[in-house]
Amino acid sequence: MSSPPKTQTVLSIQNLTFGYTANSTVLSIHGFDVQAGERIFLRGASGSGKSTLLGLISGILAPRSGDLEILGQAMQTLSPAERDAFRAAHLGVIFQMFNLLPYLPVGENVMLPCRFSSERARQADAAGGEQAEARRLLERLGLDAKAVWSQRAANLSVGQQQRVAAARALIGKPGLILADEPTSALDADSRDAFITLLKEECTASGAALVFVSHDGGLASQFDRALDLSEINTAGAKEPA
Ligand SMILES: Nc1ncnc2c1ncn2[C@@H]1O[C@H](COP(=O)(O)OP(=O)(O)OP(=O)(O)O)[C@@H](O)[C@H]1O
Repeated sequence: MSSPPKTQTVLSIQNLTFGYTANSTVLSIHGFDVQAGERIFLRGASGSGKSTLLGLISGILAPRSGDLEILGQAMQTLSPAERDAFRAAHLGVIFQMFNLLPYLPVGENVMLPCRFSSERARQADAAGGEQAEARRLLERLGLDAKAVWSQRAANLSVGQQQRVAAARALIGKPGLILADEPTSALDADSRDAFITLLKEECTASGAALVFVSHDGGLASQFDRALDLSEINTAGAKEPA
């Protein structure tokens, strides 16, 4: 589980369908691949299924049919516990909500993936140690690591929490970073700086990045940009 098969394709989706109810389909994706190190911008109208797709990739949701492979590992062949372990080892997620453990100090939040995955812990150790790497990432993402380290996550502003979530996603060099509207609480200048830093850290660690936003103006900052409607042939909305 800790060392995935060697492959350049980080994410591969084939003939995937998903619906929240038996007689509706939110996503129907014939094919979608992400290569190692690629930085992808995925846009789409509100309600088009972007968060649903990230939920499927991260294993929070299960496809109705089709294949979803991460780093060559077919997700549908794993038990729920194996899927959790795989996700902890190989995915970093920056989601809009339910991101940080609010009562845990910032430093503990950032190092959390190393508690759940020996692979992430090993990678962080190799980068100088969990604490040093957590502090470095916090500083890189524009926070005063010393000032925020022991604060409860809930005491930070939403914009600061998004930076902490990014540091947590990046620690231990997971192969794929999923970001769902991670800059929604930032002003335009901070947003562009955050995206630049996130991309630089992904490049440094070799991670692929799938960055989801409804703000198409950000597209030019990425290697590849696509609208969900280009790969999703299902109707955008659930029937009422
Ligand atoms: N838990 C759920 N149960 C039933 N339907 C849901 C659920 N979550 C989302 N949906 C529906 O699935 C469709 C896709 O929603 P989703 O949240 O993936 O869109 P989105 O593109 O991420 O939207 P936004 O940009 O507003 O966050 C919508 O029609 C939504 O109403």
